Amino acid sequence: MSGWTSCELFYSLMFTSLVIFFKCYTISADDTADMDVFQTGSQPQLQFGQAKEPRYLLYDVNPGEGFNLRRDVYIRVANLVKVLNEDEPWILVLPPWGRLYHWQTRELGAQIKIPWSVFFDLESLRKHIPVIEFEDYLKVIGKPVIGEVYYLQGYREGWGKWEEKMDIRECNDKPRYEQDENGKWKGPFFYYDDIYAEKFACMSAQSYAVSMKPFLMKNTTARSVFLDRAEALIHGTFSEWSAEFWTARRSMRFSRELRDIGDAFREKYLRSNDKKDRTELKDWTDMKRKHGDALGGPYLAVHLRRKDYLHAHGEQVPTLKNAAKQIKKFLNKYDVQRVFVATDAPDEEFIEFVQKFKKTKIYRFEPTKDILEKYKDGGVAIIDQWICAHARVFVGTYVSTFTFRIHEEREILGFSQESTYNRLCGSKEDKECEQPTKWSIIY
Ligand SMILES: C[C@@H]1O[C@H](OP(=O)(O)OP(=O)(O)OC[C@H]2O[C@@H](n3cnc4c(=O)[nH]c(N)nc43)[C@H](O)[C@@H]2O)[C@@H](O)[C@H](O)[C@@H]1O
Repeated sequence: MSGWTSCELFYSLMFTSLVIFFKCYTISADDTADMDVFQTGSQPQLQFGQAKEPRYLLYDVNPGEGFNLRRDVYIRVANLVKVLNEDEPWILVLPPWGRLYHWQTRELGAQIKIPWSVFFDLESLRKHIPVIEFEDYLKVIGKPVIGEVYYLQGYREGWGKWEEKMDIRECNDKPRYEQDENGKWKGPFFYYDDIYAEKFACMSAQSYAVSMKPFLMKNTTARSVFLDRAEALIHGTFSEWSAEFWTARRSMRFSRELRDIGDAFREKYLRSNDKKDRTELKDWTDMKRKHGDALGGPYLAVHLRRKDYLHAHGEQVPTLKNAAKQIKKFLNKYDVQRVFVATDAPDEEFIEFVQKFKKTKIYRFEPTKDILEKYKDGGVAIIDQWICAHARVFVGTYVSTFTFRIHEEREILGFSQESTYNRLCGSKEDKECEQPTKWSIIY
C-alpha cells in the first residue's frame, strides 16, 4: 500500500510549448521501505518532499501491421501509462509514423518520421495521459539515447495454457538490434539513424498491457524504456467491453485540420453538417451520447476495401457488381440518394463500381496536391474515415480494422447500432454472412 500523498504540478517542457500534467509526490516515513526499487547504486533518486522525475515509455509495433491496428495498440499502451501514473509519473512517447506497407503513393517518397500531431489532436490525448512526440523526447533527454529496449516475443515452447507470464529469455529469432563496438545497441528506431539503446533484451511475454506495470516500476530503473512488438500485449480486462478502453479511445481525436477538411467535403458534396446531422462535437471528457442521438448526413458511406484484401479475405469480399447490388438495397432501406465511397481501390476499379449505378450520385474524397503532401496517405485515410463516421448509414468490410475504427467513431457520436454494424458480404456468402460484432460504448 502506497502512502504517497499527491499534489498536482504542471511541468513545462522547456523545448516545447507543451504543458504536461503530472502528479508530484511526497513520501511519508513509512514509505522508505519501498525505496530500494527506485535507487540507482547507493544514491537514492528521491528525497523527502521532492517531485519525482518522470520516466518515459516508448513502444513500436511489428513493421507489417497497418495503421488501424496500430491505433488499437496505442490504446493498450496508453492504459498502461494511465495505471503507471497512479503511482509514479510516466510519459508516453508517441512512435512516429512511418513506412507503412499500405502507404503507397509514390510521389510522396518515403513517408517516415511523421509526428502524431499530423493525424491526431495531442491536447485531446493529453486529457487522458501525458504524451510527447519522439522528437520532443530527444530534446528533453538531450542525447539520442533510449535506456532499455525489451523486444517482446512468444514463448519458444508455445502458449501452453493461458496464464499471464513474462520472462527475459534468449531471442527466438535474430533480433533486429545489434550491439556496436562501443556497446551501444543500434536498431530501427523509427528510421532515425543515430539513436541507440544502452541495454537490450528479449522478453517472452504472455501478458495484458497493464500487467507490465510491476516490471516497469520494480525491475528497471531506466529513465526510458522501449517496448518493441507491443502488439504482443493484449487488452485483457481493458478491452472494447470496458469503460477504460473507451476513455482512451474517446481521447483519440483526429487532428482539427483533418476533421475540418472532412467537414468541408460533407457540407459541399453531401449536404451534411453537424447541426443538421446531430453530430456536434464537444470536449470528449464532457461528451456522452446515447445510441440514436446522431442522425447523420443524408448519404450512405461504404468502406470498400480492395487491394491485398482480395487475397487475404477473398471469400468475404464481394465482386464490384455484387457490392453495388448490396449497396442499392441499403439505399432503398434508408431512402438516401448519395453514396460516399472510402476505398483503397485503384481508379479503374472505382470507375467500374460507379458505373454500376445509374441515378445515384457516388462520391469519393480526392485530395488536392497540397493536402496529399501535407497529410500524406495516412491523412487521406483519416478524412475518409471521418466522412464515413458521419453518414446516415455505414456499410463496412469484413474484419477490417479500418472499418472497426469507423464503428467506434460512430459509437462515440451516438449513432444507432443498426446504422453502423453492417458489412459487405462475399459474393458466395448469402445468408451465412455474419454481421459485425457490436461494441457498445461504455462511459
Ligand atoms: C489484409 C490485412 O489488412 C489489414 O488492413 P485493414 O485491417 O483493412 O486496415 P489497416 O490496418 O488500416 O490497413 C489498411 C490501409 O490501407 C489503406 N486503406 C484501406 N482502406 C482505405 C480507404 O477506404 N481509404 C483510404 N484512403 N485508404 C484506405 C489505408 O492506408 C489503411 O491504413 C492490414 O492491417 C494488414 O496488414 C493486412 O494487409
